[in-house]
Amino acid sequence: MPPRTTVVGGCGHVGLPLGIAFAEAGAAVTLLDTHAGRVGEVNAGRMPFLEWGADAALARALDAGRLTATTDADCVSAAEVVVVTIGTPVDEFLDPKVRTFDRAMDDLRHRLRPGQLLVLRSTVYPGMTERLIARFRDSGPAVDVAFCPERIAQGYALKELYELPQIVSGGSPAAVRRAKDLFRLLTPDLVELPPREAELAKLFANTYRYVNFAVSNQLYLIAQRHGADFARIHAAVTHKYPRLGGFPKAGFAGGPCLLKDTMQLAGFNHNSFPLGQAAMMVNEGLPAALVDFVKQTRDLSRDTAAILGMAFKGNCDDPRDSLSYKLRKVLTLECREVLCTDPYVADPSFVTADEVVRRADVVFVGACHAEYKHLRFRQPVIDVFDFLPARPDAARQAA
Ligand SMILES: NC(=O)c1ccc[n+]([C@@H]2O[C@H](COP(=O)([O-])OP(=O)(O)OC[C@H]3O[C@@H](n4cnc5c(N)ncnc54)[C@H](O)[C@@H]3O)[C@@H](O)[C@H]2O)c1
Ligand SMILES: CC(=O)N[C@H]1[C@@H](OP(=O)(O)OP(=O)(O)OC[C@H]2O[C@@H](n3ccc(=O)[nH]c3=O)[C@H](O)[C@@H]2O)O[C@H](CO)[C@@H](O)[C@@H]1O
Repeated sequence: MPPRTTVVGGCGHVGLPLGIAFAEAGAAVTLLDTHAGRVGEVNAGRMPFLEWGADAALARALDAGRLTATTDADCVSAAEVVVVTIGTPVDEFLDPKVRTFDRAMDDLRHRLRPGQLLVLRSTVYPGMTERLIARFRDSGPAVDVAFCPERIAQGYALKELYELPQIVSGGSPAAVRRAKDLFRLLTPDLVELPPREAELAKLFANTYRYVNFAVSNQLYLIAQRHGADFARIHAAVTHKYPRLGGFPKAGFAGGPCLLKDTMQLAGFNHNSFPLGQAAMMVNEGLPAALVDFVKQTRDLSRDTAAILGMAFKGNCDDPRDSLSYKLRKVLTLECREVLCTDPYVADPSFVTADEVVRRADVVFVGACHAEYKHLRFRQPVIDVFDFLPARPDAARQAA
């Protein structure tokens, strides 16, 4: 019988798809969240953000009476399993906000009952799981503590939760066994690690990806500086060549996870992570580097510039830590006017894509939304992603 489960942070990007997936597998799920607006939306059957396939799955779970959302923390004590998916941000110095996490765990501790399974699903600073285990051992209650990191890519959670192997770790054999039983509801493919290694596994995966993007972005800038077309070189060297698997295209590497997790790893290693820190400089510097490049051949001061896509990646409605906003800041300092557009991000100051096509003197691609593929531009388009169809007039690269 699937366990009665409370997901803390349950209306977020991780908690909500996970809660839906557990409900689809037959568990009775309560989503606890401090965000009353999101709780109301979920109970009304509306997804608060884009997740492919989630609207129908949410409706099914609600109709079956297996899912409900609440702001009332009393639901914690009624559960057999409590899964934590709250945000674990870094501060302005890129250090983890440990005290915010501790406070949330302290609030929770007072509501937990002996015998429950507590699963940390948020991405945590290495050592947090063992710290939590020690705290429960010293001052109770006697709960089993597990850490099972979330690895979905936002937008595709309800596919990937069933396809990705689950990494499982815990403070005792019972915690591991119970966590495995829980995630077997989604997949038989389970990988066990000690807690510290499971925490590092999550950070290593995101860091590896972030550094890879930086490699491509640095090579893009080198190519551009020397008048070469990175996308053409990339296509040529990856064509039927077996040893460059995973060589990504260039692009904005933003979002709430990759940079944050790379910096958590740096913080954990006493801020000694030259490769990760270099990757941050390349990836975060890309918007300004693009603008500098355009300025070599064009006086932007009288121009209306436009950014096509403000979300942190294509076909996504999440603007968190999107590099399009960094680009907007740089362009605001350089240009007469900056137009921003995004079909998924609601902002009254944004204009339509048609207005961008009509009014902009120069256009920057910020996020690769499928909607943009059909647009035709007469003005120069700076498309670091090599996303838009190539144009015979080749105004794609430069002004
Ligand atoms: N977004 C992703 O794709 C993704 C993927 C893997 C891992 N992660 C990790 O998962 C964690 C959550 O990320 P997210 O993107 O879902 O964040 P989010 O901001 O979308 O969701 C967090 C939710 O927790 C709620 N919340 C915060 N404090 C709370 C508390 N004390 N009690 C109850 N609810 C509370 C918030 O209101 C919010 O709805 C982070 O550690 C993140 O690094 C995220
Ligand atoms: C595939 C991957 O490892 N994604 C991780 C990432 O997902 P996340 O949801 O952040 O999404 P992606 O990894 O797809 O994209 C992150 C950023 O990288 C950029 N980008 C993406 C692909 C590309 O080839 N080039 C490029 O520059 C995107 O535009 C975006 O700005 O953080 C999550 C939160 O911890 C992890 O659970 C996911 O496992």
